[in-house]
Amino acid sequence: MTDVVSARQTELELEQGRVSERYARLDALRVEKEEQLARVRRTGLEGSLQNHSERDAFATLYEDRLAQLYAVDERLVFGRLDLDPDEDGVSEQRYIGRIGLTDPQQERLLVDWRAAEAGAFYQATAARRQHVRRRRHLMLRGREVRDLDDEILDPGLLADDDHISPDSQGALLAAVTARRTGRMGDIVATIQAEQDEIIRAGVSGALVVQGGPGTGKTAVALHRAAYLLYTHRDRLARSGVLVVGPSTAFMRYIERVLPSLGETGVVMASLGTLMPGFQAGPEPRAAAAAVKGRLEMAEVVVNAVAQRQRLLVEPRRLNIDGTVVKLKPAMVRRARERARATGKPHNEARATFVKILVKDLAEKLRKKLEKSSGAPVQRDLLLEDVRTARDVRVALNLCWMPMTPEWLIGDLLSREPLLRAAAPWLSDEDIAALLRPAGSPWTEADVPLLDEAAELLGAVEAPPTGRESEAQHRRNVDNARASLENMHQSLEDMGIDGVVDAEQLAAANEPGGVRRTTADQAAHDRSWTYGHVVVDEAQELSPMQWRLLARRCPMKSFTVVGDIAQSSRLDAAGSWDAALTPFFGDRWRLEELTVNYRSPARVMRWAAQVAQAAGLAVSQPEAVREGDHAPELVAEPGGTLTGLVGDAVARQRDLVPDALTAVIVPEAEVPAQVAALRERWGTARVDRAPLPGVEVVVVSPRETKGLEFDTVVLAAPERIVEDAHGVVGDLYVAMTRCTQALTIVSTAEEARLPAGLSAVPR
Ligand SMILES: Nc1ncnc2c1ncn2[C@@H]1O[C@H](COP(=O)(O)OP(=O)(O)OP(=O)(O)O)[C@@H](O)[C@H]1O
Repeated sequence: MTDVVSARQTELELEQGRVSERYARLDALRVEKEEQLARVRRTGLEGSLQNHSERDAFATLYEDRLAQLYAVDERLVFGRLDLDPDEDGVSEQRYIGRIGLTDPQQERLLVDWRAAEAGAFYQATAARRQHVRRRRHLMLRGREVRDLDDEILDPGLLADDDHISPDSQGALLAAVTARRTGRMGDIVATIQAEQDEIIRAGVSGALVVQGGPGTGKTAVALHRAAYLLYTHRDRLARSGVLVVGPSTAFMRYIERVLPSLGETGVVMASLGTLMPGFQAGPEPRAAAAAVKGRLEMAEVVVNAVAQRQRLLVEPRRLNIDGTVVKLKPAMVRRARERARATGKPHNEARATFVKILVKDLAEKLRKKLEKSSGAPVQRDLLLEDVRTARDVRVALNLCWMPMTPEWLIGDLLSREPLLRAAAPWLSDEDIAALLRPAGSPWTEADVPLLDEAAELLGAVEAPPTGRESEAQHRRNVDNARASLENMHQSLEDMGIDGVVDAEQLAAANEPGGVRRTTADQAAHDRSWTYGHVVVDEAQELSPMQWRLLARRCPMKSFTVVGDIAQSSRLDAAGSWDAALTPFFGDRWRLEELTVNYRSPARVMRWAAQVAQAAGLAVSQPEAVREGDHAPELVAEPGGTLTGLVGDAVARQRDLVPDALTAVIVPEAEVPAQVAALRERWGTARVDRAPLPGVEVVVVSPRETKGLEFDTVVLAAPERIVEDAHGVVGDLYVAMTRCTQALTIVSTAEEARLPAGLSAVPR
């Protein structure tokens, strides 16, 4: 064995010992928490805690902690910093990992990657060492240390350790070339300095991160969410963090990243699920999406609600228990004015409207009855009769109908006269784009309209007023605090170190308190206001979607990541300024990511060439590697697309064994391609999503947004552009999804191919 090899082996063995020690501590903590959880459960059953909710609140705490301890198992430890000696000549070796760990004597074993003491692991450079002499990456498989990768920042160390190179990028290259699984992984071990700066940036205002494809925007946004939850735990644990992405497929792709970073309490929503209880799909009609996305739609919804607060044209005769009373237009007008003056949402203001008219009608009825009977009648005794009389209910509903958002918007979008009355300024073309048959499924573009309507309508059954429920909540918190104080001693005696606060306990006791965590409560409450919102693929958002999100976080604490050039919207904003200023004013700042970690440089040159030929202004990030496989174009006019795709997949699978391959085809082509590929490769290996065992995934260009694969076969690029009404964004996105190899196939004549595609860079 050479000296270099044996020195390395010794280092590996040393690290294995230290890593095992940290895993042992993790295991011990798990056992400890399991025992505490079991004790809490037993205690609750025996009845010594106040009630089941209290027990549940503690149990939730331990379950969350346990879930965290189990989630961080994979690559628990990934880094080591060797620091300059202190005054006593002692050089600290600081281990960096997914969570912080101390031994039973409170000696630090592992520093949480988000802690300030871990910052240098990501930020130190030879020029700005920050007291770091060596940065070591530990590469683990399971609990075994497989490799290590050193970067020496202090040249003095090089003389001692000649088995390492000063600027090793091994860990990063291993990460970016690793086979993809169809699920995004975390990058915690290899976050780069420009990414780290964004992750650790302050929480206030909106931070916008622009970056070309593969620059790590999604990764950075998710790590930032984890960082903010760690750093501002007090505030954000209570108010919650919302992560928004473009589609359900995308949310599935990223859903494991935060749990792997030890964060389970984040609400994840796609544009179609932003309103609790709705699962809306994509809007199939681009023109409809464009009109529904305009800010003026808020005004349309306001008008649609106002339309349902109707006046009478002429008096209406109402039969109340055999006596006819007249409801006059002036009475309705007065009641409407007073109800509107309450400033409450439609359904809640309706109570005022009804109360006034019932009283007025009862007064009229009283006079009539007195006149006919000659005896005095008490008005208050008539109120119930008036309220429940069928004629009265019909008349009042006609004037001021209680409505749900679904009913209002469904009706508005399917009845032309209503729509024209609510939006008299819209062109015939816009009206045609909006109209659709009654009962059509909801789309993502409808969600902001529904949300706007929910805001204006309020609950159909008026809930207690804000002040009442607030006061009740305060009383609950006080009670909870008192019971916690009583409990404190007995918990300590039991060796339970939990910190359930009074708010948590009160929430568990309140109606709907079955929702145990902040995230759980927030996910089910449309009017929840979050402490921070992360928006991914933000270039896809319409002004109405921005308006909805701004409502979800009035503090306007946002992380917004995206790439303006990747938008598929017909009405894309064109700049962050245009997209964001209406909602954030000047309270947003722009950062840029400049390095592409996903695709080979030669693939990126091709994609940029196509985008630029279509006049799209694209960021051109520098790719970390040139790539091993030249991209290829197979154009065979008159050939069959399924044949060309099948052959291309076969070639790629020879080239890159064990690859996860995407076949990206125009939407209409998907079923035929799935069928043909299944015939060739077997049903289990080909599917629409990267399910376990699937090696070839067939997707439309829109569905690939944000995702990535080892190799990509992209079919019929000319039709992809046509389908997007000439916008080249979807094709650009599709061309930038591979980590290894890209093949484009087409059966079109060369003249029909998108500009810039034929000259394939070598
Ligand atoms: N510092 C890093 N270390 C290792 N891998 C990284 C790093 N940064 C990004 N990556 C990887 O690069 C790939 C692209 O990252 P990500 O999906 O976050 O990029 P993106 O900018 O959101 O891309 P797009 O806009 O094209 O969807 C992912 O596989 C991610 O894990």
